[in-house]
Amino acid sequence: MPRSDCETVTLDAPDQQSALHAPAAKTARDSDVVIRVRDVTVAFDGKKVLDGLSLDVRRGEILGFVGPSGAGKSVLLRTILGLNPKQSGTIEVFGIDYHGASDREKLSVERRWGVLFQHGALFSSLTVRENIEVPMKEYLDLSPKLMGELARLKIDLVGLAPDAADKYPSELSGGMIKRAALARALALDPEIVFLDEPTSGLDPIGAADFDQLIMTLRDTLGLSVYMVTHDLDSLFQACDRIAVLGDKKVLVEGPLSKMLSYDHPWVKSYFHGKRARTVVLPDQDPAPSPKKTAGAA
Ligand SMILES: Nc1ncnc2c1ncn2[C@@H]1O[C@H](COP(=O)(O)OP(=O)(O)OP(=O)(O)O)[C@@H](O)[C@H]1O
Repeated sequence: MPRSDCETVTLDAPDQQSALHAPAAKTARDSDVVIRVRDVTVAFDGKKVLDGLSLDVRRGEILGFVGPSGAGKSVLLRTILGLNPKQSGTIEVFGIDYHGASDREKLSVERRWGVLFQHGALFSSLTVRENIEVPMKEYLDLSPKLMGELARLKIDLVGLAPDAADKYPSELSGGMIKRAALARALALDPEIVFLDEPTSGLDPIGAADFDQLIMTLRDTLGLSVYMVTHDLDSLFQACDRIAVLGDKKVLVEGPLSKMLSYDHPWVKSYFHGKRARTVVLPDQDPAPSPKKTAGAA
């Protein structure tokens, strides 16, 4: 059940409110843009899923990417990662046209990003530590001892207990699997992480904890985060900006305040619907209810 369906959330920390409801940020400078997607069209068997889509992901921000089911959110993510071909348009990652890049350039880009796929996608026959070491073995030339030490640091960074290192995915809870998968995504100290529905399947507290972890990583590591999500609480609490996919392109992108005033049927029903109304907005009278702070246990 989505968190918004089962609890009321108050956003009453001043810093949260100002981050979420600040006027649209100034146009990003080139050096602030980590991912630049321009006029991208992707089709399968002649049927367009994305048509002339443009989007920026800025350094140090958590961008929430939303849209109706089947709209093409995963297709865009996979296309940015070079896992889907595109028919036209350009995608620059760290200023490099990844699709047109040489193998060497691709390798240099891949070392600077981390990916958490929807269901964690851990190797079931490997322990958590061994899973985290997979990208290290692929991209770095380190001794087994150093890789083990780095893996344990990542395990600590994502809030898993040290004994998780030697556990297999089948021995972990859903929340632990997400954290282990995040630890693997962080294995190479990336500048950006791509998260595909990171809180899906988590209980409300586990999901709030995960959001808090992502915010902490943004603040402490300066990480940029591209998060595909259906989770309204993540959008309201964790995201600096939101982009909405619809009609095969980005309909609107900006802070939450922009989403709330945007006149499009899906955007209106999503951000003003019954589920959204259970997330109390600062300009509404909060109903007397238990307060929730992200990360509270
Ligand atoms: N490799 C593929 N070949 C053919 N069609 C595909 C392929 N990948 C995706 N599609 C189609 O593209 C469309 C968008 O799918 P996508 O998974 O990106 O949606 P989504 O917005 O992520 O949906 P959800 O929120 O339900 O996960 C769907 O109609 C899907 O069937």
